[in-house]
Amino acid sequence: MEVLTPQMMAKCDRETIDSGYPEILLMEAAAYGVARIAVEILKKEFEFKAKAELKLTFLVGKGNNGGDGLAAARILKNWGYQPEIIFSTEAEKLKGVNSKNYELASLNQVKYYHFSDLKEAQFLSKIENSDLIIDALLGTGIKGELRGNIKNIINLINQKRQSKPLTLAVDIPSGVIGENGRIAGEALNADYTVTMAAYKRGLLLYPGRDYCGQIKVVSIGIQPETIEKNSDSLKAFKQQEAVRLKPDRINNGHKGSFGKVAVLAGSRGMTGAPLLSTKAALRSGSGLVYLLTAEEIEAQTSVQLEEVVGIPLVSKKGMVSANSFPQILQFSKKVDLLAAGPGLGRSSEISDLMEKILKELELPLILDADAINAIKNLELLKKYKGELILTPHPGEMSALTGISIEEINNNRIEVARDFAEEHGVNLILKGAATITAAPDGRAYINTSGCNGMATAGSGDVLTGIVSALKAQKMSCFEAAALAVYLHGRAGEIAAAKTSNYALIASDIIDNLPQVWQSLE
Ligand SMILES: NC(=O)C1=CN([C@@H]2O[C@H](COP(=O)(O)OP(=O)(O)OC[C@H]3O[C@@H](n4cnc5c(N)ncnc54)[C@H](OP(=O)(O)O)[C@@H]3O)[C@@H](O)[C@H]2O)[C@H](O)CC1
Ligand SMILES: [K+]
Repeated sequence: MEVLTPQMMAKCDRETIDSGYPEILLMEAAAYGVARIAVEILKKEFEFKAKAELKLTFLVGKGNNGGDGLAAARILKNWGYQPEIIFSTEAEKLKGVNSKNYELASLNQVKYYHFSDLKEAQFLSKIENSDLIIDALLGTGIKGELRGNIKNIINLINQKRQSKPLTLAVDIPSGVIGENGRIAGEALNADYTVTMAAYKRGLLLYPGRDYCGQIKVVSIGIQPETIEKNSDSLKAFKQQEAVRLKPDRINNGHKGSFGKVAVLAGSRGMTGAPLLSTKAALRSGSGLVYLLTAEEIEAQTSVQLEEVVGIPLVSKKGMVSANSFPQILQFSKKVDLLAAGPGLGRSSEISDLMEKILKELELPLILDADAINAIKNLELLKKYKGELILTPHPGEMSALTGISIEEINNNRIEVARDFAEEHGVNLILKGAATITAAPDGRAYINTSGCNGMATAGSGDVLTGIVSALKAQKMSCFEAAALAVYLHGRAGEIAAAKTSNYALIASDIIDNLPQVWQSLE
């Protein structure tokens, strides 16, 4: 599913209208989507309350977001509900389709108030007595910090109300900036968001994402071709993509048919990281996983995970030595890919080794953690003879690019895309929300995951999953995006069982089987 900026969305609206499709029909479809989802919510939450007893309050602004709300209020009135509208502005000054929808709502006797005519206590009592608030104050047309009555309304609801009624946001919670998910000073917190035609970036990027609750996309008459044409190949990765992309498994396969993975990882004191990566690869479909690790710790890691084949490498002070390169080169001919980094440690030997690997190997490489920290010359990435997947967190990305962590997090999509395009690599920019970018400009925003996954070893697990998927003959970009999604889902399931506080990286691996089952 495409993810658009407000400008792209406006272009889709404009092209559809210019092609002869009446604007009021687009708005009616948007409103119908809002009304339909409102009814679903009401039926679920207030099973035993009659329609006429339910209190629905629409907060309506003067733009088209307000127009969607006005039309939805009229539709719900026609379905037997008793909605009330609170206008942020003088309703009589609405223009175009919004003015028409005001006329129609008045014709159908929808009750309305102007915010300015209500005393603070009256307004708050209306809010607190509502079973459902429908937020149609501001949509993608927001400019600058909140101001005027809309600011007062949002401020009063956020600061003064005693209890929080259920809230459904129209298109995007008011105050969230559609372009980047930042907050215009304040925003209304929604339990549900009904968004029109496609995701907007602000719904999936933080902090905006925290305000959206459950997001439902409704189609409003804009053709998929129009959306695709005006989008920039940024998509949301969800369960349906996971089901579609999961690698096939043949019934007459043997352990070599499902990919041979080599993981170059571990050092003295860092035996957990390689175990997490290799175990996650085994739990993600790999038939054969080899652990290439410092000879000092190989016996120890092999004892801890029976299914992994341990390959001891020449080491120095507990770390893999640069002199192990001939062994790695030789071994690379036997496997489908090499994943390097987890727990390797930092030293000039590791940097030298990574340089040799990037100069001389040809098989697909997945670089994480210390393998990323070891890259001293970015030119080597572009020159690498095989395919590359890098999985940095913002700290590693900052070290790699010199861009500050803050700037990376404020521009996650652009930073990931630019790096992938410039260096010809597939990139997973970890953190919330994880972005996966391909060298040709395609990118996914991941939709799974939870804050409990910000825990030691979580990245090592991801490396294992990516490796297994790539070794099962997926493209690098799709293997990376699917791995991020599965990792996130396994984390969510683990957190549901243990809590975000108690979640540890091995819980993610333990819940991978349930995620795989959900794809069948
Ligand atoms: N055909 C379509 O375009 C469709 C759009 N849909 C819905 O429309 C909105 C986008 O509508 P738009 O009118 O472009 O913008 P908004 O309704 O979001 O808001 C514009 C008004 O809000 C005022 N505004 C802007 N910024 C602020 C702020 N920071 N604080 C307070 N008020 C603000 C602005 O007022 P001015 O004073 O600047 O004039 C505008 O009047 C989209 O989100 C959809 O919900 C439908 O989906 C159908 C098709
Ligand atoms: K809104």
